[in-house]
Amino acid sequence: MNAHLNRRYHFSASHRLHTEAYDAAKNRAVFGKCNNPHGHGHNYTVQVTMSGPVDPSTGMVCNLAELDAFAQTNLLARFDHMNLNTLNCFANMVSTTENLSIEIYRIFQRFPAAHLERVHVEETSNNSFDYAGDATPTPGTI
Ligand SMILES: Nc1nc2c(c(=O)[nH]1)N=C([C@H](O)[C@H](O)COP(=O)(O)OP(=O)(O)OP(=O)(O)O)CN2
Ligand SMILES: [Zn+2]
Repeated sequence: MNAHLNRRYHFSASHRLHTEAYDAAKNRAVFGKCNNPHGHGHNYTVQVTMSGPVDPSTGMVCNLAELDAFAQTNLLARFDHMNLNTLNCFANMVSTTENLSIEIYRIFQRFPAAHLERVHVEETSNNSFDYAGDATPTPGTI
């Protein structure tokens, strides 16, 4: 019997929307106030949805304590109170929440005890983003 499990995590981080592919004027035109060189911050909320068979012994898809430990090491220790633009994963990628969602998806895909269905990331009370993987991944890109 398969079930879905949702778990929420919170972290704070700063960023600046900017790309080397554009000159200063185009960066300002495209990213507006979010291109301010001083950056700005958000309190992000991440919800991961995991699935799998309900273990008949534990009654669980996976143990939340194991998922939390994984999230602590692989998500929170990496992103909390960081400037996203300084992280390797954003070296060549604009630190939008679309790209952040994809990066977080890649992280939780490696959780061994359950299958990742999707990630949902809230950036502000008005903006939220979902990523559930590509329907037909190109071989060799993951
Ligand atoms: N497609 C995207 N557009 C924008 C993103 C994004 O990740 N993907 N991110 C931003 C910003 O980082 C920005 O800080 C959010 O700005 P804004 O939408 O103006 O913020 P809110 O209106 O929700 O909240 P305020 O704090 O009241 O401005 C921009 N665009
Ligand atoms: Zn922002």
